[in-house]
Amino acid sequence: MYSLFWPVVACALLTIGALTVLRPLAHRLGLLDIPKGRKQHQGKIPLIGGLSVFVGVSAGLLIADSTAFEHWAFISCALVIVVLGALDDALDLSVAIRLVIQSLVAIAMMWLLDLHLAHLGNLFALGPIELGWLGPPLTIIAVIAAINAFNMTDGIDGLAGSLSLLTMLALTFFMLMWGQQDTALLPILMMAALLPYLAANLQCFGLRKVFLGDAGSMLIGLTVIWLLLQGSQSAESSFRPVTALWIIAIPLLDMTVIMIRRIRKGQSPFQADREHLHHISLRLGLAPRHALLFIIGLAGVGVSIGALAEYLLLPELLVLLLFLAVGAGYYYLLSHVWRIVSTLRRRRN
Ligand SMILES: CC(=O)N[C@H]1[C@@H](OP(=O)(O)OP(=O)(O)OC/C=C(\C)CC/C=C(\C)CC/C=C(\C)CC/C=C(\C)CC/C=C(\C)CC/C=C(/C)CC/C=C(/C)CC/C=C(\C)CC/C=C(\C)CC/C=C(\C)CCC=C(C)C)O[C@H](CO)[C@@H](O)[C@@H]1O
Ligand SMILES: O=c1ccn([C@@H]2O[C@H](COP(=O)(O)O)[C@@H](O)[C@H]2O)c(=O)[nH]1
Ligand SMILES: [Mg+2]
Repeated sequence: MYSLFWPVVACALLTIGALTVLRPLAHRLGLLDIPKGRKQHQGKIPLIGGLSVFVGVSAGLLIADSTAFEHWAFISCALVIVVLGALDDALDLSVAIRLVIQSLVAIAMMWLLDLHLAHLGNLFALGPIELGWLGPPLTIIAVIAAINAFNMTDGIDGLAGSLSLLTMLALTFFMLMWGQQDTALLPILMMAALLPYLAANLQCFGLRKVFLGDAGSMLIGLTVIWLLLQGSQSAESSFRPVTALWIIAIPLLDMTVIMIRRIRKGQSPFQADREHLHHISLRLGLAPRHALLFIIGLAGVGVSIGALAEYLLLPELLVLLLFLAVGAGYYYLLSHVWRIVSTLRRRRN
C-alpha cells in the first residue's frame, strides 16, 4: 500500500495554494460566475474550485508514485475534462462538443487501462452477466451519465462538494474493507482536496466563496465513474456492480428523473432549468443549508443501503429491484410534489 501521509498533506496544501493563487486570476481567465436568469447567487464568484482540486489531486498522485502508469492515465483524462469544463465555464460550449470530448475521454480510459463496464454482476444467480461487445458503448454512456449527473448537482452551495465527499468516503471504505488498498489512494486524495474547497464554497473560517465550475463538477463525475469501474469491474473488485447505483443514488436519480420529466413535458432532456431536487427543496421553503443537509441525509441513506446490502450479500437482483422501486417512488413524489404539498396544507388549515 502507498504511504499516505505526504501525498495527502501535499494534496490538501496545494489545493489551498491553488485556491489562493487562482482567485485573483479568475477575472482575467473569464472564470467568474455572474448572476443572471436561473443563476441566482449573490455577487461574481470565481469558478476555480475544480482547477484547484485537480492541482491538489494530481500532485498527490505523483508524490505517491510518479512511475505508476495508472496515475498518469488518470491525470491525462482528468486534464482533458478540466480544460473542457473550464472552456465551458468561460465560453459556454455547445452540448455536442462536450458530449464528443466526454466520449473520447471514455474511449481513452478504456484504451489506456482497459477500464470498462465488462459485466453487470451475478444478477440472476447464474454467474456474471458478461456484456461482451456491448461493454464499450455502455461504458461511454455510463461515463457521460456520471459526469453530467454530478454536474447537475452543482446548483446550491456545498451540494456537489458534499455529495462527492460522501461518495469518496464510501468508495474508500469499500476499497479498504474489501482488498483494493492501492486503489483507495484516489478517493482519499479527492477527499483531501474537496475539504478545503468545501470550506471556501461554504465560507467557513471567514473564507471567500468559490464555485467548482463545470470544470470541477465534471472532474468529480469522471473520478466517480473511474472508481466505480475500478471497484466493481476489476479482478479484485471491492463491491458488486449493483452497489454502484446506491453509491451515487441521489445524482443518478436526480438526473434520470429530471430527464424523464423534461421529455414528458415535451422539452429537450438537455435543457437547463431549476427543477432539480435542490431547487425543489428550496421552493418547498427549506433554507439553503437545510436543503443541503436534507439531500446529504438522503444520499447517506442510499450509501448505507448499498453498504448493508453488500455486507449482508443480499441477492443482486433484489438490490437492483429495490433501487428501481426507490427510483419509481422518487419519480412519483417529484411529479406530484405540489399536489401533495397543497393537499397537506389544506388538511392542516
Ligand atoms: C441540462 C441540465 O440539467 N443542466 C443542469 C446543470 O446546468 P449546467 O449549466 O451545469 O450544465 P448544462 O446545462 O450546460 O448541461 C450540461 C449537460 C449536457 C448538456 C449533457 C447532458 C447529458 C446528460 C444529461 C447525460 C445523458 C445520460 C445518458 C445518456 C444515460 C443515462 C444512463 C443512466 C441513467 C445509467 C448510468 C449508470 C451509471 C452512471 C452507473 C454505472 C456503473 C456501474 C458500475 C453499475 C452497473 C451495474 C448495474 C447492475 C447497473 C445495471 C443497470 C441496469 C441495467 C438497470 C437500469 C438502471 C439504471 C439505468 C439506473 C438508473 C435508474 C433509475 C435512476 C431509476 C429510475 C426509475 C424510474 C423513474 C421509474 O446544473 C444546473 C445546476 O444544478 C441546473 O440548473 C441545470 O438544469
Ligand atoms: O456552490 C454552488 C454552485 C452553484 N451554485 C448556483 O448554481 C449555478 C450553477 O451553474 P451552472 O453554470 O449551471 O453549472 C451557479 O451559477 C450558481 O447560481 C451555487 O449557488 N453554489
Ligand atoms: Mg454545472
